[in-house]
Amino acid sequence: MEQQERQFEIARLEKTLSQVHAQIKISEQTSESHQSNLRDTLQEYWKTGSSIDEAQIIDVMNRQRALTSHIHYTAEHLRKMLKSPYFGRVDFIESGFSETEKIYIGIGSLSDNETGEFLVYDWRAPVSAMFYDFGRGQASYNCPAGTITGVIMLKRQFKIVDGRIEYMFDSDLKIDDEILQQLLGKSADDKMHTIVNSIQREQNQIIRDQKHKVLFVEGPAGSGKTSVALHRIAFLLYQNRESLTSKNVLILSPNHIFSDYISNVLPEIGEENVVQMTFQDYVTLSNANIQLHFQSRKDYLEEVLSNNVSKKRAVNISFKSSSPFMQALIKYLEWLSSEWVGEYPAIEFRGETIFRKEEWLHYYQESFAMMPPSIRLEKIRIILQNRMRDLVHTIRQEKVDQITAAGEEINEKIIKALARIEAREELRPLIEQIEQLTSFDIIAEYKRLFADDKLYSAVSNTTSPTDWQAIKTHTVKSVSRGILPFEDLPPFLYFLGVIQGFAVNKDIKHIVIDEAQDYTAFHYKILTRLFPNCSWTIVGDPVQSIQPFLSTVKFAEASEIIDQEHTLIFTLTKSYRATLEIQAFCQALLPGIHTEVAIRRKGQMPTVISVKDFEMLAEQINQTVQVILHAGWHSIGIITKNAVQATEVYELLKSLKNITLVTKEDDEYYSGVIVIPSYLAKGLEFDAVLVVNADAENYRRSQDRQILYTVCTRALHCLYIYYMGTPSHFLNEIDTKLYQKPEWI
Ligand SMILES: Nc1ncnc2c1ncn2[C@@H]1O[C@H](COP(=O)(O)OP(=O)(O)OP(=O)(O)O)[C@@H](O)[C@H]1O
Repeated sequence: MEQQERQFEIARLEKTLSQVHAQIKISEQTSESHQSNLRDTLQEYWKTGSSIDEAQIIDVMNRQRALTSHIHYTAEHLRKMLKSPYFGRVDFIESGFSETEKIYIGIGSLSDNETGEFLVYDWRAPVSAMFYDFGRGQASYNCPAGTITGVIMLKRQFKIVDGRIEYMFDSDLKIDDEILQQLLGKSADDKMHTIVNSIQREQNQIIRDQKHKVLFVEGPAGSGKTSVALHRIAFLLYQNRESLTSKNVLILSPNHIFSDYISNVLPEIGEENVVQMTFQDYVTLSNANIQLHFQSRKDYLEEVLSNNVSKKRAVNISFKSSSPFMQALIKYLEWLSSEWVGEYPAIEFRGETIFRKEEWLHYYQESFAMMPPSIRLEKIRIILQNRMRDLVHTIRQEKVDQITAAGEEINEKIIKALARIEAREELRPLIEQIEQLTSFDIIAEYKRLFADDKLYSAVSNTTSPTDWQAIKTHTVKSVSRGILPFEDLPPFLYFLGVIQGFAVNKDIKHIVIDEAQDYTAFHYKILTRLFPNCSWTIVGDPVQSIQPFLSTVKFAEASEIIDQEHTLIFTLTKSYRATLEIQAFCQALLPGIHTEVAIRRKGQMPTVISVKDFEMLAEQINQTVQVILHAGWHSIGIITKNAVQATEVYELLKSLKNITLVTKEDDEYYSGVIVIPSYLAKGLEFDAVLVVNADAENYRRSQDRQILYTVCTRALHCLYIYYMGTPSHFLNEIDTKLYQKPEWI
């Protein structure tokens, strides 16, 4: 780059930074002046007492608080800009104009306080889209006024660190490989970071899509699905700032470790973090009012990821998450919601009808039809109780008269008490009948679907599945013992929600689901009921489903549940995370599925190591960890299939300094050297991954292939795989040119 250009950019940066400084100063002064005003108001309040009314002072303080937080936010943002005010420049000539506009793009916008000149455009501004979508030449962007076309004369990228240009270069077609090489070659020693200065064109399309209410993003491991979903949140918050705040956005994460891992991204781009929860949190909340022990996700995963899952259990998991079962349960619910009281008797007492048979249907199917069934029954109970009020009164009086007439008691208070007891006794069968008819025993009714063969065949269109007997006994036995198997949770919670009503949250306006490949149709059914006012971003990779036997739902089917008409299914094709060598190895684990490499980043070959016993395994891992740390990498994931194995391996490696065992879903995210089971490692990434126990027994079933693929794809720079005895046949299938073996093998 010519010296003159360099000088120009240095001067431009100085101009921008001096404006940032000036604005920080103004914001500090404003903050001080506001605080001093508030102090004065408070002092006056204390002095004069009653002359200012209390409501007024609270109002002033609230406004002051909002203002201070706004000023604080602006100052924070400006301080970030002081370090790196922009990362890109696009010179654009709009069609029909001759002037070239220099558009600088950064994490926030900045304009000159005096002249109003736009010094930096927020990366989310319409005009900034060109930076991600085009190289030099014809270009266009969409804005509220329509599509603006023109020509990009220059596209420049900067790395500005602590207010100094570290490097800059002009690029032609896409965000240059150099930047990506630099970014991806780094150590992942911290949590996930923003990719705002290197968003790729295909990713940008997803981030900025506003046409579709439901956006599904499918893509291979490392294709940036999580990154894109988070940047999309930032984009939507910016575009819809009048109607959308961080409180209106919810991320459904697979677990709390993952939530913690991604928690840096939004603040880095200057946005507040949004609400995060896991489906398990919803399960825990729901369990509070149900007399059943819900099996924990951890216990379930430990069982299915062990090497001895019973056939019964496998069949149950597969059936309970399947579409035929969902259809049957829906039919059963329809029947309960309409016909439930169809056979109910009239309620009679002493030969008189209190509640006619037709009235059950009238209230249940018509008057209260908009309410969930169990609420309808409660309403009917209130009607019955009201009707009984006069009856109770009459019977009590009758009893008082009888006792008085018998002449055995003369104390009025005692007569009334005796009359109440006698009346209650006479009314007991009636009260019990009403109680029983107007209560809904959720657990019993759910169990009935499995206990009653006739019922199941009536509600299912197909004949019972081949393994019906196994499914039936497993469910009835578990529920009778007071335990709800994990695979029954989504259908049961849907059942519960329809019968009792869902805890609808209308404040959530956008929901992001990550790792969506583990969701079943029931999950979507529940979520659409809980969050009815939502647009959706749903990201996942079907081949990274690590739950064996589960009938997960394809995105196309999920879209039918949410809103098929307004859905777009977008497929990312390139992967960014791993080196060429790791990528090729992982690809070989899944023959038939092709992933493009976004960037040709070279590294070391994956290493497959045979160890003869646990002692040797510990020794080998110890050595490898030292080599990796010595090479300058910081984050090392020692990944096992399940938590039992993780604990065993951790015990072997305890002597290693600073090693952490992570086995709980609500653990924090730890960088450094960690031992972690597969289901907690998914979604995360490490400089180096050490896969332990990749032997023939541990990775044997067809579903284990995906687990092995998922854990191997967590690696950015180095991958080591250990096995004892015979290697998994998935490893045997891989071309030996794609990995190395240590010399002693
Ligand atoms: N445009 C990009 N520029 C720089 N880095 C990127 C880009 N896109 C993705 N990455 C990086 O690639 C890695 C993988 O991204 P991310 O975790 O978002 O992918 P993913 O598709 O969700 O992965 P997985 O499905 O394997 O969990 C991250 O380190 C991310 O920062």
